[in-house]
Amino acid sequence: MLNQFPQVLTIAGSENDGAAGMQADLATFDHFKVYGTSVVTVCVAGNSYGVHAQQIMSTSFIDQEFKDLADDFNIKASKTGMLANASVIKTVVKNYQRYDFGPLVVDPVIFGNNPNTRLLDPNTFQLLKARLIPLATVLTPNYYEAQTLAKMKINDDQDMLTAGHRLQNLGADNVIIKGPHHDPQQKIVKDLVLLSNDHHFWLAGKYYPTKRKNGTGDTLSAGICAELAKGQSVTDAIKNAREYVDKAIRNPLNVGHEYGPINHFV
Ligand SMILES: Nc1ncnc2c1ncn2[C@@H]1O[C@H](COP(=O)(O)OP(=O)(O)OP(=O)(O)O)[C@@H](O)[C@H]1O
Ligand SMILES: Cc1ncc(CO)c(N)n1
Repeated sequence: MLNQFPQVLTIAGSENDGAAGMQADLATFDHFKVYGTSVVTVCVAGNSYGVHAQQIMSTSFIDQEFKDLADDFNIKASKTGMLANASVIKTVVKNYQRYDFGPLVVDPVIFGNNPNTRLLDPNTFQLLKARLIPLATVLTPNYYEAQTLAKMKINDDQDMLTAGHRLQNLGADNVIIKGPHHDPQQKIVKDLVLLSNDHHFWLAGKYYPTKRKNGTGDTLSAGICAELAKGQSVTDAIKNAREYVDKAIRNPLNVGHEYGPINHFV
């Protein structure tokens, strides 16, 4: 029947090298066999060496993208990625509240995988915290974003739990804090999941010492979004998405010279 196939939405930045952002989200949606639609917030020009320019969409264009999808599709779950600045955040919040686009996975993109790449105007953390995070069914900060948003250093497991609770206190129902992976000697990467029912668990995966991991966070949050759209529980959605990221890092794709992509074809 028309409009019954699971449809999802990524509200994100286009990254023209194909590794991260909206391009990674859409490749992930294909893998999980959901139909991917998109609201482009910003176009980024770059490659595996770094980001070199960006062009932010106008708020009226973003409004039109939302309206056109609402007029025609049956969106079951959504995710946000790079939002770039305050007016984009405000516009996205306004539109998400206007339409019924299902549960929201918020990937609070502040830094790229190359830690020198800033993807959000530093003056907008407050807005992200006050307006977008309270809408999150699942919030997926990486280790650095969690520290910035929770306003604390994370040195051990207990700190990570404290930070996770602070992020839930900002209004996110469920939180996954992605563990650090900057030590070439480490054997595992340990993510923390805090659920809305006050339970928590750790997801420990093998650590792969590779530079080819651009787009891991986008892929994880897109995978969670896809699985939620198909009716999976938050716990299963997170576990299935994490398993896909593991496979996609483990089977490298020989594309790009520096911070290359993961392999969405696995
Ligand atoms: N080198 C690695 N080896 C194994 N797992 C990794 C590695 N790097 C990241 N991960 C896993 O990938 C997922 C995404 O985490 P990550 O911290 O890379 O997100 P991110 O910084 O938001 O990514 P990006 O900005 O590139 O999209 C997490 O589950 C994390 O544990
Ligand atoms: C456009 C865009 N969104 C998100 C990320 C985070 O991986 C990125 N590098 N680029």
